[in-house]
Amino acid sequence: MMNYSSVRSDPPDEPAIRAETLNVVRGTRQVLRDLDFTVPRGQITGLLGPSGCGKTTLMRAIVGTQAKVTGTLDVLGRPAGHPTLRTRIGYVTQAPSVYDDLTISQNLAYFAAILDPGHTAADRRHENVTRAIADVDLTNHADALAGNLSGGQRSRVSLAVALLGTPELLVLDEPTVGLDPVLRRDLWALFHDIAGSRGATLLISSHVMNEAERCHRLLLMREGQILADDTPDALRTRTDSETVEAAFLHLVDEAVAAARAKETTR
Ligand SMILES: Nc1ncnc2c1ncn2[C@@H]1O[C@H](COP(=O)(O)OP(=O)(O)OP(=O)(O)O)[C@@H](O)[C@H]1O
Repeated sequence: MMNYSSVRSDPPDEPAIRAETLNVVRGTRQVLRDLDFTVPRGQITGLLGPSGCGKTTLMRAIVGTQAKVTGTLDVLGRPAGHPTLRTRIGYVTQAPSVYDDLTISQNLAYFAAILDPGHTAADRRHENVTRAIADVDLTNHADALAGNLSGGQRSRVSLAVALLGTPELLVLDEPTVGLDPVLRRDLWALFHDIAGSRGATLLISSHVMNEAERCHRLLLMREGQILADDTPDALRTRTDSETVEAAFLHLVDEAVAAARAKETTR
């Protein structure tokens, strides 16, 4: 049973996300184990770790779509999954969620109508759709069928859908996977613009360690646990490493050695 802290107001100095003793079971497996961390507002936090370590599961818990979550998980001052969070969070899953038989504009218009229904909102919807398409640099393709787009373009349409409601928190699951270096660079520039100019909080997962260098803060995960919660600079300094990847490997070795030492003293 989720231990919801009581619904409260949402002071700006509160972290965007606060987890205490967070546990998640999927099937019969404990996938996340006793996580304690916070995600600050207005910054980009990278969620990094090897495939299968639990990044998607944690994101699903944060956006409120994951079952069997216990402990405390507050998001924008509300318990994760609270109905008032629906329009305040944008979530982009690994599989682009677009309709192939609709154009980019039609896809966006469809999702805008769900978010902001009614005839009186038509002008506002049109404005939001135009802005979101421009944000992801697809204005010149607005009338192209989604089924005819490249993988990178489809990912950007998904991102545009998440940007429709100008969310305070964007949760992006491996948004740059499979993209070429130029597109990846452009998307990271967009993420920094969203955080910098709108004050939005971004939680972005990746298993590509060099993307860590582009984040303000990092949550490094391994086997369902948080190995480190720090800035890239502090992580490199603390582990005397040149890159975040080297820092991560250092922390993994430390964790393995600590686990072995615990075993031998039993
Ligand atoms: N429906 C499920 N039932 C049982 N176990 C699951 C289920 N979905 C995922 N898992 C397990 O939970 C663990 C974490 O999966 P998750 O998808 O969160 O990892 P991830 O870090 O996002 O991986 P990737 O980078 O490959 O997407 C994995 O070991 C996976 O096998």
